[in-house]
Amino acid sequence: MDPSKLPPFQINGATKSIPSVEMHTAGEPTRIIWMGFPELKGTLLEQRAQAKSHFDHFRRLLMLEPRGHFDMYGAILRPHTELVDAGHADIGVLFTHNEGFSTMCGHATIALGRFLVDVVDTAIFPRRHQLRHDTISGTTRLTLHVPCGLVEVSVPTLPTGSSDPSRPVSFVSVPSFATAISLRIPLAPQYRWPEVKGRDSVTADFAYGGAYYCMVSAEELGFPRGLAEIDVQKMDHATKLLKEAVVGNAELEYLTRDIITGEEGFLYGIMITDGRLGHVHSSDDSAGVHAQRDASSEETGLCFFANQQIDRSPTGGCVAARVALAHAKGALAVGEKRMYNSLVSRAYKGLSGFIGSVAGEADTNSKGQQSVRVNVEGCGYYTGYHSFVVEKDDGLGVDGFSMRDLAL
Ligand SMILES: O=C(O)[C@H]1NCC[C@@H]1O
Repeated sequence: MDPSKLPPFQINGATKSIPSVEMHTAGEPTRIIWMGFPELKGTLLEQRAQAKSHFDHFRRLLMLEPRGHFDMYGAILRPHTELVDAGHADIGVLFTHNEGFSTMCGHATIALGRFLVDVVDTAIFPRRHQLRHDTISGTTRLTLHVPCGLVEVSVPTLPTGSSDPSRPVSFVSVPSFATAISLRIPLAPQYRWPEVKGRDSVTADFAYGGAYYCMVSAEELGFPRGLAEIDVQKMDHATKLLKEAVVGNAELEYLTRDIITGEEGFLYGIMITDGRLGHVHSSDDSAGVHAQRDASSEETGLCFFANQQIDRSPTGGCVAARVALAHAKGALAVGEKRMYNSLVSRAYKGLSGFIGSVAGEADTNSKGQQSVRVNVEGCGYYTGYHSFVVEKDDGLGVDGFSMRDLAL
């Protein structure tokens, strides 16, 4: 079935039909959109700015209820960007979530890698036939233009030309770097959550992997049992306040001004870490065990990003940030692999976390920070395809809502 066709029932006055392919990477969804989004022009960052300023209702339509949910994630393909047209990338993409348009997304890059190898329609992917296939390693390489730069993706491919779901996709990140190690974040009284028990500061690390992240241990947040015992609401509250404390502190502006877009207050996510937890698996695990054998250490994390969305995956962009951070601390040598689990990848046998390693040193960036490129690998799977419609008489119109925002 062609998902761009309307379904076999009558929709009176349906004004839109937007096809999507749905995938998940370690449980985190990617809704891939290639048509039906309003026309966007110019460079990729200009397209992102237009999407934000003029077409945010389309994002809400595709991400929020009733067609999506609070924790939905999307990728909007952009066949023409300045770097695609100059031959430096195969295709562009905008990433989107419950709050806006992000600059980097690892889990969606992994899912997209497979989709872009499998898609045969050149109207969707005009440069599909130019992808580089290596028969010896059985992989296809492609370059994605994402808002934070160029990301090299390597997709395991079967002799038939389709992507191979039994092997992980990998990507090499944009230059990634630690921005602050063991930094004391002052907590004014309005930013203190109950578990911090009146303390006036917490200590956290900060790093960039295509977007800025804060890494803080569960214990430091006031949860002594770490991520072995999760209270999502309390951790949500704690990370929300911590983010506000960072973004609201003018002295910490250097941690949140985006290096590419110049946006201020852009702390994309807070990663709660727990180095004591590994992967729960049994001897018949497939992907999980293969990946784990390769890694010499592992960590579990719970990431709140955008508008307190919870990442089901280990957060690929944050893996790049965490690897850069570990390398800067002298805790991860070049090429040494570390397994990063999410709560989902840790809990479900057969699912693999993401493996991160330093692929090589990158040039010092414009802020003088020593950067590395990080190799991140993980597995993405198809869950279906869909065609969204909006009826002319639907009072919600081209929009979506978040129950959580209405109720707060
Ligand atoms: O894998 C990642 O990088 C992401 N997943 C959702 C939040 C981040 O964009």
